Amino acid sequence: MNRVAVIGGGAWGTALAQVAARAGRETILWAREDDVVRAVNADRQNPVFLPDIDLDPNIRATGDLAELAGCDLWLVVTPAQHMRAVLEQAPRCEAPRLLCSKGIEERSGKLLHDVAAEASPGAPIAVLSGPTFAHEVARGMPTAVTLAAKDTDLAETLRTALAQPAFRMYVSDDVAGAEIGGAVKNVLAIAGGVVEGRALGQNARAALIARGFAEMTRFGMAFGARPETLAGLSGLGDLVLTCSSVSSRNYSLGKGIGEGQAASDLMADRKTVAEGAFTAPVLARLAQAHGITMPIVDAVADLLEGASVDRVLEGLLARPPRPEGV
Ligand SMILES: NC(=O)c1ccc[n+]([C@@H]2O[C@H](COP(=O)([O-])OP(=O)(O)OC[C@H]3O[C@@H](n4cnc5c(N)ncnc54)[C@H](O)[C@@H]3O)[C@@H](O)[C@H]2O)c1
Ligand SMILES: O=P(O)(O)OC[C@H](O)CO
Repeated sequence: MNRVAVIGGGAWGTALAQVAARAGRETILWAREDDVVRAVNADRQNPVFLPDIDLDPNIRATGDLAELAGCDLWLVVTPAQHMRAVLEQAPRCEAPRLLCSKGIEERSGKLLHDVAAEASPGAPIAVLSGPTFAHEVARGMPTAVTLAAKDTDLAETLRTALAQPAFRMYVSDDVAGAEIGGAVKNVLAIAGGVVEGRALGQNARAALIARGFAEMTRFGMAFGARPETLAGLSGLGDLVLTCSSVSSRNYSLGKGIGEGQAASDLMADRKTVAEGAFTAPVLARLAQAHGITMPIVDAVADLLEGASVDRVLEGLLARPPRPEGV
């Protein structure tokens, strides 16, 4: 695991390149934007996606996917909706793919480990997820994540290659659980932002986190996740983080909606990705198809389509009472 490729020069790909470089790995960061490649190599900075952070000299950027062919490990950090296309353009090789993106592919309804398996035949797949604001990880602030692979030896090998005291990695074999937590929390974080933007109060925020977690658990259990994974770093941990801070792009999108701005205006011309906006419609569709009740997710999907905040809120508050258990 000496040569590590990071695919995606956004905030999270750049922060993970820092992690790999600090772990002593020769690190190649593939970025789509020429100005990112230039700035990383010339100035040791990524002013476009992760400003004001000095990057490790062991990171070299490239815009050429062919250069990743000789790497021992690929960290895949593209937005979820572009993962398939980027992996299909990348050279064929059997280096393990550690998927670090969060989402569900909109057109297929597939989790990302299924997308990656189809796009990179023969390559072992693992997933990294958890409460991780990129700017904190890049600065070396203490962070803990879930690293999941069906092959537990692979998970241990990847942990050994990347872990460090301030980047703790807890291994698991629950790949679907780690992915579902990260994908669903992005949608719920939008709802968290709406609570803030509409000044609905701290009680409402706590209710949203608890009832949102019930939705995550219902969906996760139906799709093969284990409850302890959902209650861990990649599920509840990340839900709490992103429902509490404007550092979350999903939360800030929701905050804008709660303040009365149109979702379509907020989404237009965005350079950074708010994955929950792409996951919400497909998650709502999957839940409906499987008879899983997810009223908060449905509400977020409606808001993104332009429904009024007051009407959506009224609908949620008028739901008939039910027993608390999930
Ligand atoms: N930023 C974080 O703190 C953080 C933490 C954990 C996980 N993630 C996840 O990592 C993934 C990447 O997010 P990010 O924060 O690094 O991105 P970002 O918002 O910082 O940057 C946007 C990224 O999208 C890429 N992009 C835009 N159009 C594209 C296209 N057509 N094809 C391929 N790539 C395209 C850009 O090159 C850039 O890398 C997301 O799934 C996100 O949920 C982010
Ligand atoms: O900024 P967000 O909302 O994409 O959240 C970033 C990470 O997923 C937090 O774990």
